[in-house]
Amino acid sequence: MASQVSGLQGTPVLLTLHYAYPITIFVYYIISSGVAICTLQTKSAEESHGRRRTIIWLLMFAILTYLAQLLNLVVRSLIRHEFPSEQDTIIGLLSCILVFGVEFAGLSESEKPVWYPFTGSFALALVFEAIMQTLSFIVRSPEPLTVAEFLDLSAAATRYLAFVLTLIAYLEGMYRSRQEKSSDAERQSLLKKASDLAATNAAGDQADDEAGQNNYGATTSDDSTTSDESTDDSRKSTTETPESPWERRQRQASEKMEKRLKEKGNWITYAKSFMVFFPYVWPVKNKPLQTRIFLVGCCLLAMNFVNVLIPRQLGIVMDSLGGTNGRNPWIEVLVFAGLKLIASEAGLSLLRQWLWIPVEYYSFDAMSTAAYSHVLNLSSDFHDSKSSSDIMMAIQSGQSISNMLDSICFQALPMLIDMGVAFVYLSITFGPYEGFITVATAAIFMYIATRMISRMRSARRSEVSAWFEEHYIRQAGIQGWATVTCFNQIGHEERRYSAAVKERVAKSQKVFLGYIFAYALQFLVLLSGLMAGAFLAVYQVTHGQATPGDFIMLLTYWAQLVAPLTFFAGLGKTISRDLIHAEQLLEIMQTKPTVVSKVDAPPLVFDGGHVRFKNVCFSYDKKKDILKDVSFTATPGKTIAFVGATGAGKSTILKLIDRFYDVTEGSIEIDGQDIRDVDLFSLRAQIGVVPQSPILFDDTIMSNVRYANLTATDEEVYEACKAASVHEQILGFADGYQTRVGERGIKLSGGELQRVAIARAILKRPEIVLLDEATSAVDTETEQRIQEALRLLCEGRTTFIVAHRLSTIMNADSIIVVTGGTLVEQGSHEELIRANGKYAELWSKQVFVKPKHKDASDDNSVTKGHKALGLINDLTLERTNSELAKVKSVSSLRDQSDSSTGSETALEDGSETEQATEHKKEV
Ligand SMILES: Nc1ncnc2c1ncn2[C@@H]1O[C@H](COP(=O)(O)OP(=O)(O)OP(=O)(O)O)[C@@H](O)[C@H]1O
Repeated sequence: MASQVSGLQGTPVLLTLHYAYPITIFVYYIISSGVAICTLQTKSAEESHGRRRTIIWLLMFAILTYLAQLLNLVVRSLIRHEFPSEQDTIIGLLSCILVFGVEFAGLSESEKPVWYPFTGSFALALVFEAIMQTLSFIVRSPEPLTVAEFLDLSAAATRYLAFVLTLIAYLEGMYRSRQEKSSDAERQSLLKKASDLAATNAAGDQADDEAGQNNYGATTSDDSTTSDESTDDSRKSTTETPESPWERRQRQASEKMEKRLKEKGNWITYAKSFMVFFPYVWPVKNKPLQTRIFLVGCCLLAMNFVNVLIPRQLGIVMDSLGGTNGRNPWIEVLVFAGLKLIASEAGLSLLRQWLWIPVEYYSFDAMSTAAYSHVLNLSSDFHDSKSSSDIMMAIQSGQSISNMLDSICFQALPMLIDMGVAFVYLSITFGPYEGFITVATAAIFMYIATRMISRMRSARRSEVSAWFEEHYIRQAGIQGWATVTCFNQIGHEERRYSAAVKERVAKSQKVFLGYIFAYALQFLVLLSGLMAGAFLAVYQVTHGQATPGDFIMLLTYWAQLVAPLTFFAGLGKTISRDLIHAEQLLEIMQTKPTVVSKVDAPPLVFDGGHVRFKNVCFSYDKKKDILKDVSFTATPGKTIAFVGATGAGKSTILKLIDRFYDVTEGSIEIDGQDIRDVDLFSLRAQIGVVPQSPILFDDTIMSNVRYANLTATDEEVYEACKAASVHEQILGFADGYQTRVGERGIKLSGGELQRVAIARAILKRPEIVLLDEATSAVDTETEQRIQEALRLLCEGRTTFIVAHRLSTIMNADSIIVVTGGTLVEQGSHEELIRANGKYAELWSKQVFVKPKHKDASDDNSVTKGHKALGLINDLTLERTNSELAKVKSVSSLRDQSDSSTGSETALEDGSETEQATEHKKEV
């Protein structure tokens, strides 16, 4: 941009070039940076360029040459005592300073920038400068150069040189780093010996570990998606302060987002994955709602229009009052009032919200219902692996998707239009200078505001951590009040809490002060812009180029621009926070249930309840086998009891019958139908489950029992409860069947809870019963009642019991002994005792150690044994004696065979024999 002082301003091509030059550079820079961000190149830029600093200095020098040209122009105008007439030149120079200033800031802030937005701009600058120089020489008069022209030309030439050097420095730096890389590679392959390699690997592993432990900053920062430098900031501070649970959650969510972003490769594909939510935010099949959305769009455009009209009308009112435009002030004020009304909360805003509310609620309704339903339909593996609070938080985060759309559609887009219109309108009314001042002020304001937000991040984070710390200390003190009081630590807790509050207050103050200063600085920038604009307007009004009304219009317009600017400054942060929240829901919505009915699967045709396990293998995590080649058959109406040590896989077998999980290998058949081939709901409709620790809803007993069959009458519920021997007890409660049971049934005793659960199962009238018998100790009478209830429930139904009571085990038609996921024995009690295998071993241990009538307090050692095996000896003394008699005969048989086979087995069973002998004596 040279020779502008040589009187060539009238050349239309040059005039256009003066404007086109900075605009082209700016558009190129914005688009190429956008592409770099969208395709994640900003994240993968791994090396810093060796000549970055040199390039920054050269760029600064280039900016100074624009400034020098500008000064040259101003000084020349001052000498001539006239207002500079080369408007296009001045605007061009100022715009170049602004555009390259933005690039300068970008380059200075990023250690590892993506280079092509910068180098491309420099190359474009060289092309523009060359064309403009050539053109200006062609059209200039052949007179000798004046001093001003000479200075101007020198500045332009020096800048040209600076841009050339910038590109050379860039290329040289690239070449050098390539050279270094290749020589590094050569050196490494030559120098590294096996021992060095081992050492390096170990060090690398350690470094990786450390990085893994401290990788918070790399992924957590809210703005990490847009600024490399900011991630460094957060990394630094993470090493200083321990992570709070809140931070951990945020970090994990953010890590997930980063991971998926990397997988997707760019922001566009990443954003596309959010299309799953489209049917919930856009009323696909609802025409009236779609019409409303269209009308909301019209309202927004109308609002943009009114936003221009209001300042303009105020200007007209002012001019009509001053008599400069010959209009009737009364009418103009009325028009102004009308426009204000339209723009107010009682006008377009009201209409827009009235139109929008049903759409918003549609979205809220559709999103929450879909998320909840999706979660309920997911399989056991998902629910087992997630904490319920995480799932609930994720469902709630559906709101952030609506928020994000709200921010973009109803705030960002209209504000962008407002700002564009402001720029054009002010440029037309007051000339390009005013337009430039508006744009420059907006750019500087945005830059400062985003920098401030990013700088405040670590202060805000430690404030939130302090909030949580305070909360935890308070909660621990109140929840553990009894412990605090017992240990006489009230003073200690008071001091701890007071210190936490002080810490939090100090941090809050720091953040608050930070905000106050940040706002002050932002408004100073705005004020400077306003002042510059106002001075220019005053100049034009005093020179008759504009009216006082125009001046008022300018002031009003400026006031209107403050809100959009502040909003835009925080937009990136808001959107990235909403994205992180939405990501949690997205992850859930993308999870597919692993156990589902096949398409058009027929319902289960029940025919007696013949259940068959065929070579079933199962693993929860595909790593550890839980069941190995399990095969057995259950005859209709019979009871199968599973016994075995804890963790053997008994409950897992029950879960497979109910299809909470699918077998990994083999199959399970009910009446000849593979349970994977029948409709899942028809399968579960035939199965009644009484879990070991039944969970009731925080509702009345009536509702809890009726949950098994929502259409059951009160009478049917009473019958079920009578069958479960709990009816009388329920009637004894203050509110009878309307008694609320508390969260998870906390207000009921263990025995009551279990019988209510049995009643619930009875009401379902299942064909197959799955029972995880409780091991919890209940009094003898309750236990008998439970047994009776269970007997009624299981009568005539194929029943599978994870048995813990000896009486249940012995009464079962068939007993299966499970050890380490395999079936080791199967048969009736008598058969298994006679077989004298694992079952006889397990059983005899129990029957010897704790006959039912015995006082539990006198044999603690025995109770330990119980827990390991999960069995309870609930036999009566007479039954114990008679069973012992059988065992005695088996033992004597075994003794005989032992003595004949040698001493090995005797040694193995030594402890058991000792124990048995002791108890035999006792009995
Ligand atoms: N949801 C799960 N995910 C992963 N592993 C599991 C899961 N549930 C159980 N396991 C593992 O499977 C194995 C068998 O568990 P299972 O509950 O079937 O044992 P069990 O014989 O019923 O024991 P207990 O009598 O103590 O209830 C155990 O090692 C357990 O840790």
